[in-house]
Amino acid sequence: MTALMSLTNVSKNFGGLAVITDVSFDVPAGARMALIGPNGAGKTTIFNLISGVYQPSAGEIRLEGQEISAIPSRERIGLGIARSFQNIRLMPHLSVLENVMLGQQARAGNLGNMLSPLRRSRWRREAEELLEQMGLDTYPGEVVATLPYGIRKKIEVVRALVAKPKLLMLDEPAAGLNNTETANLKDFLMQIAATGVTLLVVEHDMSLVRSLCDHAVVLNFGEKIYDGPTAEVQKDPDVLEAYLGTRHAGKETTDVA
Ligand SMILES: Nc1ncnc2c1ncn2[C@@H]1O[C@H](COP(=O)(O)OP(=O)(O)OP(=O)(O)O)[C@@H](O)[C@H]1O
Repeated sequence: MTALMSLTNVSKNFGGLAVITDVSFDVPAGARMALIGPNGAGKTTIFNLISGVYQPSAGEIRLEGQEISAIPSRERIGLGIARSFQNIRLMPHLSVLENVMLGQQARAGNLGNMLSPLRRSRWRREAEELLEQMGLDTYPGEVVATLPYGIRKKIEVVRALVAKPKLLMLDEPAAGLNNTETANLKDFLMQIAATGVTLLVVEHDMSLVRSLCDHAVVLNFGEKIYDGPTAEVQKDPDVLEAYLGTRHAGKETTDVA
């Protein structure tokens, strides 16, 4: 597979603090990739570097071979990079449809476009179609605050999806969900991946990581310590040490993340 996204020798410092150190990895087109690691390992910082919230202190970030480090965050959405956040940032008092349409407005980023009735009716139709396609067609008019948490998490994903991304980055999509909701979310994300969208997922729920993702990159203290199949990650001595603090090679069932 060719790399959709690649990070090459990326570092990020905040003042004198090195948060990401010389990290390189590829996200192949069509992959379902997990980015995991203990708390504070630098996962969200990597997301912020890819989405353009931060500039790298060193190294290159490429999308389909194009260096994007200098491209502003808003323009990266247009290039095909979208993300949903760890904490739901839906507008609770608005309807499902209105929330999804806010995603379209954010993407357009131009007041003239937002106010055009023709544009709004096209957005409305596209948002309705997407909600229907993703199995959320029973909810478009409902106010988000009244919906179950599992549904709200899906709406957050759909709102990112409306930008028609090539790469969809999800930050802890299963946080706060019970087992049934998590299994449901996994099917939902598999459905999205089946349409050709590449997934990069930060997630602490290892059963979701194992069932959803084919590949994992593991960070520890801002450095990459594993880059390989998800099926092997929990057997890796460096990964076990990062999570448990001591060498645990051989204890293959230990849960990480
Ligand atoms: N803007 C910032 N200024 C200074 N330090 C920062 C900044 N952003 C993140 N950090 C530090 O960088 C380190 C990595 O943080 P980051 O949020 O990327 O980790 P994480 O792996 O996403 O953690 P978690 O799993 O707890 O969400 C932490 O020590 C954090 O305090």
